[in-house]
Amino acid sequence: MKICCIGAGYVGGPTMAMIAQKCPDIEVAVVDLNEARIAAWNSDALPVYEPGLQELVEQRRDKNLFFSTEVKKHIKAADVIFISVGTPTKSYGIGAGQAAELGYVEGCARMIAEVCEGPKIVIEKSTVPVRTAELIKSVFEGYEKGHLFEILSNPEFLAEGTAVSDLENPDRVLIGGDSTETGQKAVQTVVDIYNRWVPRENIITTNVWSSELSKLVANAFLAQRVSSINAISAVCEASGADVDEVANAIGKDSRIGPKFLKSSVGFGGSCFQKDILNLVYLCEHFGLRDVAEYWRQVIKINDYQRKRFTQKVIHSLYNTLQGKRVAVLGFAFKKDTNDTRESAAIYICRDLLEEGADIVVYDPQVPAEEIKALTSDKVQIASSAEEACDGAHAALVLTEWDAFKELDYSAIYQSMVKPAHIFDGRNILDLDALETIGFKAYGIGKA
Ligand SMILES: NC(=O)c1ccc[n+]([C@@H]2O[C@H](COP(=O)([O-])OP(=O)(O)OC[C@H]3O[C@@H](n4cnc5c(N)ncnc54)[C@H](O)[C@@H]3O)[C@@H](O)[C@H]2O)c1
Ligand SMILES: O=c1ccn([C@@H]2O[C@H](COP(=O)(O)OP(=O)(O)O[C@H]3O[C@H](CO)[C@@H](O)[C@H](O)[C@H]3O)[C@@H](O)[C@H]2O)c(=O)[nH]1
Repeated sequence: MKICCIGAGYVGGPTMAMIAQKCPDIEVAVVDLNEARIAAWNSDALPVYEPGLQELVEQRRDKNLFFSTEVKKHIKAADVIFISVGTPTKSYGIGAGQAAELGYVEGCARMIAEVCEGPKIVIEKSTVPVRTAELIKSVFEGYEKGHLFEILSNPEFLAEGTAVSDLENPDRVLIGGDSTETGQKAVQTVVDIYNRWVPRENIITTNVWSSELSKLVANAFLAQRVSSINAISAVCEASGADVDEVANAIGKDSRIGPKFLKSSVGFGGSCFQKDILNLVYLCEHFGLRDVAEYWRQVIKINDYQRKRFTQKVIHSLYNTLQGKRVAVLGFAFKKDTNDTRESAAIYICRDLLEEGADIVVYDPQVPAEEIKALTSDKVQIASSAEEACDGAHAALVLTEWDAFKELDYSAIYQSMVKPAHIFDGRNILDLDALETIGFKAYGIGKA
């Protein structure tokens, strides 16, 4: 069997590397139009940073895992084609700011229809609005090749920073297909691939629409939990309760559960906001305005949480940041990734720059040019947390990198302007210990 995955991004690369690892008899080609990205996948400096990914790729690369820009050649040769291209929020025209941009998915469908001559299984790996399979089918029918293709939905649930372990040990794999005989045969083919390492009871099969919708709903529920605990963090600050104590107390209830209750500067990443906006747009399209409004609130609270954090920094620094050095520790949207898409740090830095702050950023994985491109050329980049904090009025922890827990905060305090302020936007530091050193220390949801 030959697999081709179109899109060598955060999903396509790691997902296909895992399939290649678990199925050494299957030839897996990951193709992309972006030459630099493919060159990076073929080098020692992969375009995606994930713990364990370099080793995984090196084990299978050029054996049964290939990264290539020869998109058409590999599509033509494959039995199974995954579409794993971006589906960002549309920025123009009808649905701007909400609907998913499906141009890349349509582009893939057209390319598949153009080059394929025999039957193929085409799989939506990208996160798409419900009923996108219909769009793909319609493109195929336009080429009079509709009969050649079975279209399945197999959304990806990996989280960045833990992609390799999520792929190795997924909570579930979801495969949606038509109830026709050929549809069910295609579903079985894909079940058999995952079943090499995922127990059959963890592989769920549904119809295509349920599978497409479940992906959006999973992200909406996860983001909703973060917004819920972040909303409560404001109540904690006003009332003297501690958000980590509240999260622990409610999380012990097995009906609520302990995960995804970490209060923060707000969720980031390429998926949560985009997928909720997509759900909101779908609801409005179906005339379900109240439902749309319900989910929109999850994003509103996230915006509120970021603004609340920035305002706390400004107020604590005597309402002026003009000429004050502010150290930003962490720029990625979460730890253990180099991804900055929709990172809360982008918005916080931009707001602090508006206030006239001199910002110095340190992140262990994000390239300097990227930080500057997302904020301003005026932003300085430090090569260590200590260097960023040297001479600063305030330090802001915006990503929960483990290394930030181990810093020598006494030495850092000595190097900062007094009174030295520290704002822990991830609740990873011991605020009492920092206060003992002499810092004015603030957390999220802490009185
Ligand atoms: N990032 C995640 O953690 C994650 C997790 C689950 C699902 N998803 C979903 O998976 C999809 C991909 O996300 P990503 O983060 O990997 O995106 P990405 O932007 O990192 O990668 C997409 C790649 O597709 C390539 N591409 C676009 N059109 C192409 C074409 N016609 N031919 C060949 N290559 C083409 C682009 O050059 C790009 O390299 C999205 O729908 C996203 O919502 C992402
Ligand atoms: O208790 C929590 C958990 C997460 N976050 C933040 O929420 C964002 C998203 O985190 P996470 O979900 O761990 O990472 P993603 O890579 O965005 O993964 C989400 O989005 C992917 C893309 O759709 C899905 O595949 C995953 O299942 C889903 O978890 C990050 O900014 C986190 O810092 C919190 O603030 N508090």
